[in-house]
Amino acid sequence: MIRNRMAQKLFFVTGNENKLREVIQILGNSVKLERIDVDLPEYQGEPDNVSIAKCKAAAESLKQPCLVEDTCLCFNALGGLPGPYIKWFLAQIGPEGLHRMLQGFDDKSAVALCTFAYSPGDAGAPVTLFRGRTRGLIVEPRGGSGFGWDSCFEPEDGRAQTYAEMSAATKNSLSHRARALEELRRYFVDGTPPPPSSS
Ligand SMILES: O=P(O)(O)OP(=O)(O)OP(=O)(O)OC[C@H]1O[C@@H](n2cnc3c(O)ncnc32)[C@H](O)[C@@H]1O
Ligand SMILES: [Mg+2]
Repeated sequence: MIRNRMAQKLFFVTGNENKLREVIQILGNSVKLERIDVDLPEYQGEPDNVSIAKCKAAAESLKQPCLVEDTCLCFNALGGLPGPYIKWFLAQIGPEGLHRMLQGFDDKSAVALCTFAYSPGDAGAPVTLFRGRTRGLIVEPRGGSGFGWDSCFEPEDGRAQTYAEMSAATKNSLSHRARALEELRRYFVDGTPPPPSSS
């Protein structure tokens, strides 16, 4: 078992302040990250491959141990789409439009998927993935907190509240991001490797 991987400095590469805030809230002092805003491409494909490509691009640019995160919102009625393309759907049609996309479908269920990807810094080295999933429903937007598509996602174990109706502490107790970060914390603090694919 490898311990104390955190002796090294780890860069978290993201342009998203809201993600960063939640990561800091969730990890506290258990894993020390330094944020760096490098404009990385938005890749296409399966979520794992998107995260691996994003992480290799970050490692190529920084040549230092680094972490990236990619978030997908996968509608079951649409075979997992918008998935990794949620950023563009959200930008064009907003949470209200995301809800309307499912108007013609009985199945309103969705999965919020967060994937952190870690590289030791050499672009040729294997990338380690930490995944977290939260199942829920796409609903008419409700609530004023949070960011992104929080107002139209009601997690199934969230007491019928959308992410945007919850306190930050409640969202962070059950979110896709918190679950992925639990895998990450186990790896960096306890030395436990992540499962090949946690569902
Ligand atoms: O620089 P990076 O880390 O890539 O930041 P980004 O904002 O481009 O993020 P993604 O590529 O992962 O795209 C995910 C989209 O989903 C949004 N999002 C991410 N996490 C979310 C969360 O917990 N709740 C609601 N929306 C979220 C985010 O604002 C983006 O529009
Ligand atoms: Mg992005």
